[in-house]
Amino acid sequence: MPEHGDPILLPPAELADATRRAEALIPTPYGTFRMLAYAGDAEDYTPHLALVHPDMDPSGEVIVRLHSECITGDLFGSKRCDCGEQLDRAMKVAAAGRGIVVYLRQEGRGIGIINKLKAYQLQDQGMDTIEANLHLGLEVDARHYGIAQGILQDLGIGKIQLLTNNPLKVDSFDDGPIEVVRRLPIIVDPGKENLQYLRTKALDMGHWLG
Ligand SMILES: Nc1nc2c(ncn2[C@@H]2O[C@H](COP(=O)(O)OP(=O)(O)OP(=O)(O)O)[C@@H](O)[C@H]2O)c(=O)[nH]1
Ligand SMILES: [Zn+2]
Repeated sequence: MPEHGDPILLPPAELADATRRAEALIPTPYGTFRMLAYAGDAEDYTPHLALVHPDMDPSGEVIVRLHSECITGDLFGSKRCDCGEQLDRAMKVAAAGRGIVVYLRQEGRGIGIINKLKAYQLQDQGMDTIEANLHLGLEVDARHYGIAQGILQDLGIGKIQLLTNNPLKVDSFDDGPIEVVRRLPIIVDPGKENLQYLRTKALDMGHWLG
C-alpha cells in the first residue's frame, strides 16, 4: 500500500497535477471533511479537490465518488442534468461510509463552461448532448481520470468501491494502481427537464441507469 510521500506511478504530466498543495478541515451540512487541493501549479485557481472523511481508512475498501465539475448543476441547482443531486447523494454516502468525494475540474465533460453553454444552446435547438459536442468540433467526452488515481495514491488508497453509473470511469482503472472492488450505482430520479439527457446517457453513452 503506498504511503503519502511515496512516488506516484503515473506519467509525468499526470504526476505534476497530482501534487498536494494545501489542506484544511471544512465543516459541511454532511459533517466535517478534510479538503485537500491538488494542482501542478501552486497558484492554480481551479485545483482538483478531495473531500475526505476524517476517519477514512486507506487500508480498507474506500468508498469513492469521482465527481466531474458541473457549475450549473452543482452550484446553481440546474435541472438540465443530474449532477447536483448526485453530488448531494455522494456527500451523504461519503459521510456515512467514511469515504471520499474527489471533485475533478472537468466542467462539461472536459470542454469547459463556455463550450457547455454553447452545447446547451444547440440542445435547445434540437440536438442531443452528443450531437451538440460534435457540432462544436469537440470530443463527446474529453475527460481523463489519471489525475484521480494520482490523488487516491497520494491518500494511500489501494482498493475502492466506486460510486458511478459510467462504465468509462470504471474502465479507467484497468491496469492502474488502484483496484475497483465494487461499483456502487448513484442513480437519481429523473425530472422532466433532464429526462431526455438521461435517456441519451443510457442509450447512446452506455451509462448504467436502469
Ligand atoms: N458537454 C456537456 N457536458 C455536460 C452536459 N450535461 C452535463 N455535462 C457535464 O457532464 C459531467 C458529468 O458527467 P455525467 O455524464 O453526468 O456523469 P458521469 O460523471 O460521466 O457519470 P456518473 O459517475 O455516473 O455520474 C459534468 O462535467 C457536467 O458539467 C452536456 O449536455 N454537455
Ligand atoms: Zn451537470
